[in-house]
Amino acid sequence: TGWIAGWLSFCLSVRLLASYVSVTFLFVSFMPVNLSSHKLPSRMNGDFTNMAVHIDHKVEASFNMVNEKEKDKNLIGTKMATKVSQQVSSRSKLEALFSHPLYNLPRPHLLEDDWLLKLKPKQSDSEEDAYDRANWTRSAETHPAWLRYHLGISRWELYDRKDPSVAEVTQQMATQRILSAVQKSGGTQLKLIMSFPNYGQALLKPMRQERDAETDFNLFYFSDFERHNAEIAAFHLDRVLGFCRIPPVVGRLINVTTEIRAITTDHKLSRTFFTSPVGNLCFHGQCEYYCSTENPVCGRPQVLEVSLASMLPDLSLAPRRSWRSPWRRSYSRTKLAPWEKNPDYCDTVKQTPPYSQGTRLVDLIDMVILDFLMSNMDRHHYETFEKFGNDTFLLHLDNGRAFGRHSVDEPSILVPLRQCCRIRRSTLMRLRLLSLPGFRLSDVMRESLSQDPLESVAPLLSVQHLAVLDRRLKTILQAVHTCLEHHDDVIHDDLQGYDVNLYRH
Ligand SMILES: Nc1ncnc2c1ncn2[C@@H]1O[C@H](COP(=O)(O)OP(=O)(O)OP(=O)(O)O)[C@@H](O)[C@H]1O
Ligand SMILES: [Mn+2]
Repeated sequence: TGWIAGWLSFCLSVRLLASYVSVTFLFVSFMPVNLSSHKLPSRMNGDFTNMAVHIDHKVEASFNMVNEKEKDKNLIGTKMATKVSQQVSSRSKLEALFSHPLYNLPRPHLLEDDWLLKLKPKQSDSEEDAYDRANWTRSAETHPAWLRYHLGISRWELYDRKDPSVAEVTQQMATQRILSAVQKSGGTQLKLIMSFPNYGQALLKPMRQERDAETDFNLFYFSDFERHNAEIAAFHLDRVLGFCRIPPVVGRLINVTTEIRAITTDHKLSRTFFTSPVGNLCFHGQCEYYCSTENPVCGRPQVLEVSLASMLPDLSLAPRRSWRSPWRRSYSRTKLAPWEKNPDYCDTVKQTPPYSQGTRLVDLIDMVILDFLMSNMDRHHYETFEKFGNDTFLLHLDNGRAFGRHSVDEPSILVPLRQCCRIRRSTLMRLRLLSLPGFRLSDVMRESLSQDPLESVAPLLSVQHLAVLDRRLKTILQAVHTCLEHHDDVIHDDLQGYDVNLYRH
């Protein structure tokens, strides 16, 4: 495999060289123009650098009081809890959450093979002549933010919440000039790949329906439109849960004329533009579902809300493996899936590689928890980076069908947790933390989403969608509780060897 590694490093070097040269050129030739009218708050994602590893005493007090309250629901308990939550609410709940020890667990020691991309080729004497002696480093001055984010991808997480380059990637996607827009093939619904002057790229999903439109109850989950706000909210939720397995996503208002139609080189896309009867500029692209004149994507009259997801490293550099979920739905109007017919389905899964070893099963349960909270029924596959084999985190890509309904919860999404009765200790403890008034999931989500530029247009999640998060979290904790009553191997103890008292709440 030596030559493969060499070849990959070579490819990366060539691409680096190309982007470095072009970046320098572009910065000199024309200053990047900021077309977005939305100012991003300076406090963007991930700049919570204070790694407080002590438990805040005020917050600890609130834990005790809440526990009291849970035991005997008397009036005094309620009053005390209210008082404490008033005290706590004066500071940022999100900040408090991210400074909690459970969100600052010691990172596993990473060896060279635990990084997705390697920068510098091992140079033999003969190879050395083929290169300019450019000195590539991880430093901020020489690499664009997207490249630093790619270089930070490891075996266990897609990004480090505290890595400033992740915040920078988000900021840049929201503001940088768009150089090109082409359709992305693969998948079923319309998506565009947008390119930026520093060679960064983003996957665009457009707003297709009113933000608060609930999914039609007569539609099957596989027929639902994708939602741009779901992609954005999913990124925030995944991060708030402490997973860091969704590529950074940000919202943006774009101009359909100047930022898509005028610059696209994609003729298949160009041909689908038209002006609607009320004078809005619309297009539909070409794809399997909803790419027709009857289902147009329209600006108002040119302005369109979109989500932009940072692109993962190119498949030629970092190939991925796609895994069919064992709890995949049947994607049929009539057939049942195997897990729907057999209550002991998980016993088989537990004995089947890769679920029989390592962390794969609890990783899948983490994903199920994320999906139940946002009611995503469309997780038919998940992906991993091939390089890391079976011992790695799961990418939570494609969240466009989440946050479709708030009036009901979808119990079938939680079936893997109920059937398997397994969960990571750190996940369970973070969920419990998020159920406390001082860190309430709906509150930290509201606060996290407020960092997105589209919040200034309208809340990315309506009050109802935020409120159901707390209800669904309760349901998850109850399911785990039921498991604990009937099984003794529920907890996958990933906190072994740590001082658990530090993490208790
Ligand atoms: N941020 C990303 N960077 C690189 N590739 C991505 C990213 N997000 C998604 N992809 C790839 O693009 C493919 C299609 O994306 P996505 O699943 O979001 O579209 P879709 O139209 O909803 O697909 P489907 O209909 O199959 O669910 C994914 O399978 C994934 O491999
Ligand atoms: Mn999809």
